[in-house]
Amino acid sequence: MSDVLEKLSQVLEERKGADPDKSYVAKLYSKGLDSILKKVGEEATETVIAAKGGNREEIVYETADLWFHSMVMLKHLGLEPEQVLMELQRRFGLSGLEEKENREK
Ligand SMILES: N=c1c2ncn([C@@H]3O[C@H](COP(=O)(O)OP(=O)(O)OP(=O)(O)O)[C@@H](O)[C@H]3O)c2ncn1[C@@H]1O[C@H](COP(=O)(O)O)[C@@H](O)[C@H]1O
Repeated sequence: MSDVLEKLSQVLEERKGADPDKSYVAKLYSKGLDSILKKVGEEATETVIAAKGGNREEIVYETADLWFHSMVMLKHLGLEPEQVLMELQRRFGLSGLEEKENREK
C-alpha cells in the first residue's frame, strides 16, 4: 500500500482511543456511523461539483477529502483500507466490460 495511506491508516487506528475534543477523527468516531456517512456523502458531492467546475487543484483537494472520510468510514466499521486496495489489486487485468458481462449472465 502507498506509504501515505498506510501511515494514515495507522493514525486512524490510533485515534480509536483518542479524546474527541483533541482529534477530528476521534470526534467523528464518537458521533457514529450516520455522521460519518453524512461527511462521505458531502465530500462525494463536493468532488462531483469540483470535477464539473474543472479547477484541477480543487478536484485533488476534494478527492482527498472523499478518500480520507471513506477511510474513516471503513475503520469505523472494522474494515481496513488495505482490503479495498487488495480488491483493486484482484481486479488487475480483468476488463470492466468482461466482468460486467459475466455478472449479467
Ligand atoms: N487527512 C485528514 C483530513 N482531511 C480532511 N480533514 C478534516 O475534515 C474536515 C472536512 O470537513 P469540511 O471540509 O466539510 O469542513 P468543516 O466544515 O470544518 O467540517 P465539519 O465541521 O462539517 O465536520 C475538516 O475539518 C478537515 O480538517 C482531515 N482531518 C484529518 N486528516 C488526517 O487525520 C489525521 C488525524 O487527525 P486528528 O484526528 O484531527 O488528529 C491528521 O494528522 C491527518 O493526517
